[in-house]
Amino acid sequence: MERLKTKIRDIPDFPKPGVLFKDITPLVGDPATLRLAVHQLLHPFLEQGITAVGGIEARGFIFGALVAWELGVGFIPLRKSGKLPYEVRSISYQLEYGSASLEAHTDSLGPGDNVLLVDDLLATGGTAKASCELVESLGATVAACAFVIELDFLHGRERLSDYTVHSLVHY
Ligand SMILES: O=P(O)(O)OC[C@H]1O[C@H](OP(=O)(O)OP(=O)(O)O)[C@H](O)[C@@H]1O
Ligand SMILES: Nc1ncnc2[nH]cnc12
Repeated sequence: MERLKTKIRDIPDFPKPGVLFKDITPLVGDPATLRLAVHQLLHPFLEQGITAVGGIEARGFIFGALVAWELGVGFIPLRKSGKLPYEVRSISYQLEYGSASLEAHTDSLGPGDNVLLVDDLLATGGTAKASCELVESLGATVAACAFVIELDFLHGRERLSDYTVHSLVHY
């Protein structure tokens, strides 16, 4: 996975002083590296009966939609509050740098759905944990959470101890 790391750029003090931001735009801008990342994200789940991919706004949409396409299943957007037009289920959570809420359409998932959650990065795990709870609140099952990047020093994996976590590169 060293090839992926060569396309992830460090931006110090973004969006706030003290945060070392992992910028994935070089990775998604390079076709071979993007393809590698998408295939590595979905590989463990090819035979897992995934029925839908949940992508977390905004960077999770990039990878999630491509993973859904490759798995041949639908893509379910988990969006920041106020963005989805139909009836929503909401959940609030803490970020490494602030707080936010996520929403999903109430008719987007249900019992019988086995969901692969996809995001670019696992930091504190607040976003992913909230996403798991949001999916479960709609009656669906979380098959696993898949990330391109995991920031090991923030211990997000511990907050996701009830779930399978798959990450491609670690810092
Ligand atoms: O593990 P956590 O501490 O919860 O942080 C991880 C989340 O933070 C980033 O998104 P951000 O909220 O910055 O939104 P964006 O993708 O719209 O930039 C990242 O894409 C994850 O979704
Ligand atoms: N350090 C970081 N880089 C990029 N996205 C993030 N989301 C939360 N922490 C982040």
